[in-house]
Amino acid sequence: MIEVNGLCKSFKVAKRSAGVKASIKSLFHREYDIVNAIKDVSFTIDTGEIVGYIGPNGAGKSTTIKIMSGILVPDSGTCNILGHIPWQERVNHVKNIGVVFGQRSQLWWDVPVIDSFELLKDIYKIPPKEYANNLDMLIETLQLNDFINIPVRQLSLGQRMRCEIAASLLHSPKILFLDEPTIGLDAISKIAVRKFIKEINKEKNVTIILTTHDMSDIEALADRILLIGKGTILYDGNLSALRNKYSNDKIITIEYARSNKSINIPGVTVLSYMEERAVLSINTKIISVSEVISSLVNSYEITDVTVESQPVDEIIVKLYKEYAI
Ligand SMILES: Nc1ncnc2c1ncn2[C@@H]1O[C@H](COP(=O)(O)OP(=O)(O)OP(=O)(O)O)[C@@H](O)[C@H]1O
Repeated sequence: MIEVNGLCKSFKVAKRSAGVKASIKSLFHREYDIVNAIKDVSFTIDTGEIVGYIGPNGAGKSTTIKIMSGILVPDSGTCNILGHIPWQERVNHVKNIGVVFGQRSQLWWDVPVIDSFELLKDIYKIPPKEYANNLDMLIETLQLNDFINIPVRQLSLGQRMRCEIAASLLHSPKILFLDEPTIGLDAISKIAVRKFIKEINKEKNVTIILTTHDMSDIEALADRILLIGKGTILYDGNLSALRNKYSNDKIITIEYARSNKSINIPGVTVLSYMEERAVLSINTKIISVSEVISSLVNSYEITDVTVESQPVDEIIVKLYKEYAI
């Protein structure tokens, strides 16, 4: 469905020095730096996949998404999306894609949301029946009813994001590019947006490319991760493989009747210890969680146990460290 091969894109950026003298000099003699935003980026994505495109700030994520959505032209390399070259066949290409840039709006700021939707209907030439069906479904699932007649500038961030997502799906695209779709949203809105993304992927088989710094988005949604760093693809695989690679640790919290016995088990690090509660980190390469619990049961009157994996953020930090990005 998506084939990206050897994409490169660089930007020419004017050098600026501080001070009046330097500013005047630059009027007559401009110097430039070349920023290689992406270098030889290649990957393929199949129909129905949800791919998390991650990497630190300035890694080249937005540049790739902009090329794939036809906004930017690469210096070299190829990109074929459903048979179209995005920057050469923009009209046909945009019919197949929906794009949400969390930090920018595709809606008209001063008009009611529904009027923006009507404009998009005309721009994309959406058949009336398809538009009506999609609109009904989106209003219902994204709960837009309370604010669909309000101008976009009066909406809260969460309300606006729900409208942005609806706007990107009115023309039934087969691919959805989401760039930071949950940025700034409260916990309830984040969960609602994630649930909706999962639903359209499952029910309509929409392929989703998700760019985010929020690793819980990745954990909740992405089957596959593409990691980009300094413009190059560094990892292509799934999150559970990363977990196995970087995290042998499990965190357990035990609650017990008052005790002052110390915990001394090989492979177990005590992260915190109180009279009735201890938090332990277990290296599962040395000892299993069940072995630790059975050993503790012998010396403690345990009332509760919770077991957690290492937070996904910490795994990603280890991944970034390994690739020095
Ligand atoms: N229009 C532009 N002009 C000059 N340089 C640019 C332009 N767009 C991007 N860059 C540079 O290209 C590099 C990659 O930027 P890009 O926006 O693709 O990164 P990103 O991974 O999306 O980062 P972030 O997570 O911060 O949004 C950065 O060094 C950035 O400064």
